[in-house]
Amino acid sequence: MSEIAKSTDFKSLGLSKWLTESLKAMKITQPTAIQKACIPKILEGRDCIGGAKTGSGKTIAFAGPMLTKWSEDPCGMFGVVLTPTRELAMQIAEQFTALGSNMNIRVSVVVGGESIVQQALDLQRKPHFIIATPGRLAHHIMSSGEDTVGGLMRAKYLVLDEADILLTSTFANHLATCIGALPPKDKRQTLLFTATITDQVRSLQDAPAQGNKPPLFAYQVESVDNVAIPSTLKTEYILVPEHVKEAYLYQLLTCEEYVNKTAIVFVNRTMSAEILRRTLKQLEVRVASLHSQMPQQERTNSLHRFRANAARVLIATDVASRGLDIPTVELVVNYDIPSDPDVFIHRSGRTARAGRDGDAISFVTQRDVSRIEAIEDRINKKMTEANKVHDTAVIRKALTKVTKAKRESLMAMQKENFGDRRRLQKQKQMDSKSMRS
Ligand SMILES: Nc1ncnc2c1ncn2[C@@H]1O[C@H](COP(=O)(O)OP(=O)(O)OP(=O)(O)O)[C@@H](O)[C@H]1O
Repeated sequence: MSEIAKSTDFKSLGLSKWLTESLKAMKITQPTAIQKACIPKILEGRDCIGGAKTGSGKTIAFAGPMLTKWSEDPCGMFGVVLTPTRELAMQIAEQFTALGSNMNIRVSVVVGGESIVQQALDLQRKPHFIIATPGRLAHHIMSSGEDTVGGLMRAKYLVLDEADILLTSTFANHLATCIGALPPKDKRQTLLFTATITDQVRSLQDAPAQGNKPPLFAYQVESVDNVAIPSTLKTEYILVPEHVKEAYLYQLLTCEEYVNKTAIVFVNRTMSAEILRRTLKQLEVRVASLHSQMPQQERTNSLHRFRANAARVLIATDVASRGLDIPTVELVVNYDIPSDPDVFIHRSGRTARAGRDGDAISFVTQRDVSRIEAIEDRINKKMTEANKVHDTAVIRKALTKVTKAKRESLMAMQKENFGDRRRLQKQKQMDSKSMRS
């Protein structure tokens, strides 16, 4: 990967031998810039704010030193990692488990949508690491009465992965509960990581920290090239009339360049994700979806199918925009443009990871122009127009079958009472109108 520092290896950064061997078995031998910047300082005992582009190896930047220190005295609770989404927590837990498997590591995943009883039992077994979403961990803390959950009071590390979003008001109460159950700041190390450092994260640099030293601030975006997305990520747009977006998407996913490629399509609403999934399925695209209205078991199965390439296309809301590491993804489609440019950075960062190439294509309707401008300002790069779907005759031909598939999907959803009936009815009426016009 481009950010790899050639002359340094993980051992010289201070990671223990067993861990460098585990990393080597995963073909990870040369640290990236963020790993090089953070690992020695975290090992020294410093707090750390780590900002680096998507896919640049931030997970190992915090997991490496934590696992090294843990292995010096591997008993009882050692560290807590908080993340905003369940799937990301599961992924990080898998990484800790894989890296520490030779050392009999015990990792508990504490996320919403899974059995509370099972998690409580798991926590009683005194894990070494807890990887959690704040809401569910707060639930366990609040319902545990006098007992400390999983030995949290002895934790030596707290990591906020995707720190910028964890520090927003959405998570404030739960985060406060989780932090309240941990040792005070001067008795633990606090590590914050994200690809999008916000002023709120930056301001923590000035907060008094352990030993009165400010946290190390390793921000690898500005220092490298001022562009907030990986250099291997190609960002393009397609101008799309609102009422034919589905037909454009179908054309794009089945065009010569992308027909065999793995893609994530991001939408802004759950309803759109469900409609698109059903429509593309009718059109025989191997598709799965991921959104917050799905039961957790379905969410897990969907992601599993996608990771295993049983589904080639994942239709997702922003539950999938942060942290997910699926190296085979070569295309991200922003089917709806997010209002927050940082969301664009995270979504698009699901491809072009670890030095690989990837394309992010945004569907731009008349209403999205100002959003695209804000994104271009934020990433400090202009998007180019994609010429993949341009033949109007082809689109018109696709439109007939796509509209039919969508209508059938909407009818099925109505029958199953999916979501809000009224909205579905309105959508159906709008579609018949656009068919007639
Ligand atoms: N030094 C390295 N050399 C090669 N590959 C690496 C290295 N470090 C990490 N990776 C791999 O790079 C990929 C991306 O790493 P990771 O998921 O930690 O990225 P990230 O910076 O946390 O991204 P995001 O901001 O999207 O969460 C992973 O598949 C990881 O195994």
